[in-house]
Amino acid sequence: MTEPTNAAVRVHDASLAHAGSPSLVVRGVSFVAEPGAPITVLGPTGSGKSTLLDAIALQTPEDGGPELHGGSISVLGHDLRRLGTRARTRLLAFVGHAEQRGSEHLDGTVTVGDAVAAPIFDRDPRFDRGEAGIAVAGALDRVRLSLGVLDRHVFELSRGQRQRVSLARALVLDPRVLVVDDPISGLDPVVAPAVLSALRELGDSRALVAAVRTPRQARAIGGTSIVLHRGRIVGAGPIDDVLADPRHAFVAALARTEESAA
Ligand SMILES: Nc1ncnc2c1ncn2[C@@H]1O[C@H](COP(=O)(O)OP(=O)(O)OP(=O)(O)O)[C@@H](O)[C@H]1O
Repeated sequence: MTEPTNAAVRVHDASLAHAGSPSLVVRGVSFVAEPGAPITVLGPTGSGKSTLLDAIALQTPEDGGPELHGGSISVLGHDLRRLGTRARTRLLAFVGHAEQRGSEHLDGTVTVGDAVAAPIFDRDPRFDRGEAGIAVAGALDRVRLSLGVLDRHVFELSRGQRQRVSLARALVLDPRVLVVDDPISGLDPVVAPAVLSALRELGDSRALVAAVRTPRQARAIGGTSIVLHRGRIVGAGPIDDVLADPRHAFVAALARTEESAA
């Protein structure tokens, strides 16, 4: 994989561990994500997908994120090792993060409109309400939620709708880097393909890194897949190339799952 130094997201030989834990959960991982060249991350449970995504989304050990133990990660040209608190706060405005089970972190007592707009007003409490409304409507449209939900309370929505609200919230600042963890968990089979195709579109204009559950989801988003096993890359490339030439037992198992589902 080519590694331009000014890539939107550049992960080079990165090793990560959780604060207070001696064991590395991501080991020597390298890839580049750019607008038009998304990365999907696959791997069994516990393989390090969320840990890797949390680091790219600028989470630090202070807010429960991982610690970089080796290699480097740079986001929009900023080396995370050298990122001070103020620079990190500024950079966060350009990085959207839809966390795994993000819907569970939403405040159920606020309206959908307020939940999605929160990142705008967190950044600038005096931001124009009308303009914020336009941004919120655009974000809801991208995740295929109707504007009819705007005034409903988050707790009134289905889990799948809440999942999309949390994705809309990650999109509302029109981030240049979008980090999405398990985007269609809890979504029904009618909505899930629409959200995946929305992600594919989003990945054309910004750097997208998405952890997904299946090769089918990776294919729907497109770009390059990396397969993690115990924190190491055991397959990398377009998903069908990876499955056609499995270099690891887990990749072979993934390929078999696909065949039996076909
Ligand atoms: N906050 C934490 N503190 C310590 N260890 C953690 C923490 N979060 C995750 N881990 C451990 O790190 C390893 C990787 O977890 P991670 O959540 O990154 O995997 P994952 O591939 O995203 O799994 P899943 O598919 O279940 O979401 C696991 O062994 C997990 O137990």
